[in-house]
Amino acid sequence: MSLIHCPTTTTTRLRHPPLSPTVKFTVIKCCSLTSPVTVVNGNLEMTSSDKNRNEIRLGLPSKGRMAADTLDLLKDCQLSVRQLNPRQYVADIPQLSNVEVWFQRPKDIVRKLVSGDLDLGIVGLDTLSEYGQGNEDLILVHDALAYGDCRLSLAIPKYGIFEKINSVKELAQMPQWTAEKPLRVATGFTYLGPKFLKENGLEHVDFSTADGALEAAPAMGIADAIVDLVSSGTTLKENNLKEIEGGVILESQAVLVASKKSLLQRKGSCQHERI
Ligand SMILES: Nc1ncnc2c1ncn2[C@@H]1O[C@H](COP(=O)(O)OP(=O)(O)OP(=O)(O)O)[C@@H](O)[C@H]1O
Ligand SMILES: O=P(O)(O)OC[C@H]1O[C@H](OP(=O)(O)OP(=O)(O)O)[C@H](O)[C@@H]1O
Repeated sequence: MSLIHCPTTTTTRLRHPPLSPTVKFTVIKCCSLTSPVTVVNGNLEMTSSDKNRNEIRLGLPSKGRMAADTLDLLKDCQLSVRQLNPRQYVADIPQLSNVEVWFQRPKDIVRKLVSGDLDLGIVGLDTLSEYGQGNEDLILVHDALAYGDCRLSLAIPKYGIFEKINSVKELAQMPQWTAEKPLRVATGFTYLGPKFLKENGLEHVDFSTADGALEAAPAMGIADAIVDLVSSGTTLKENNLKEIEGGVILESQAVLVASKKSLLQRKGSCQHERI
């Protein structure tokens, strides 16, 4: 997928070892740039609100599960991210003079891609889907960076009235859920969760949200079901919960995403090829 082409470019062709051998990842540096990004004690030679800047801004996870693996991926691509100190949120990549790196929380990377304050970002597909909410300006440049694997799933208790419920269809057909007594679902995914349940015929649903440890909600009597990320399945198992047929909302891994609009304004380009 080609986003923008600079007529005279220098190309660094890279291959990330864990990816399929048929995937190539090409970053093009545009030669028309007049000056590289200068980072002096964290102060850039531009204001953050300058949407006319030439530099390409890449958002990387500042902490959490994705942070270390993202730096490892770039390192495997011979792209070293140079950060003056860990509490400084701006960095550069010496091999890509027109790119500046900004460390942000994954959800803020998506928000800033939407607002045009970042041009490219690496986040989980789950985060992109939740906070991007189908925004057509956000395009997947690479949809499988081969780490951060997990799935967003609906899970219900193994016990009680759910003991014999093994599919979303069966859950939707339970006579218990009425306008007065809806199915109570705890989730941090307040866009994808309701969308999925509505699309699957669950009309009477009441959502609550929390920042973590959602698996406790059914046992605490706060919720009947949860919508949360699952990878090994251990947390569900340890809390007597189960996934059910048709309940996987999204399969996720790390992706490289771009704002089409803001990249088109830049004098650089990023190209991804699949052959
Ligand atoms: N078992 C897992 N649980 C949660 N996230 C996982 C798991 N495996 C991979 N991931 C990926 O890691 C991301 C979570 O990263 P992180 O922990 O930084 O996010 P977060 O806790 O949602 O962020 P924040 O703290 O900003 O709310 C998910 O969005 C997902 O893409
Ligand atoms: O399937 P598993 O391998 O058990 O992983 C899934 C768990 O990991 C995440 O929680 P995290 O560890 O980020 O803690 P949190 O619940 O406080 O967000 C996620 O929200 C699940 O609770």
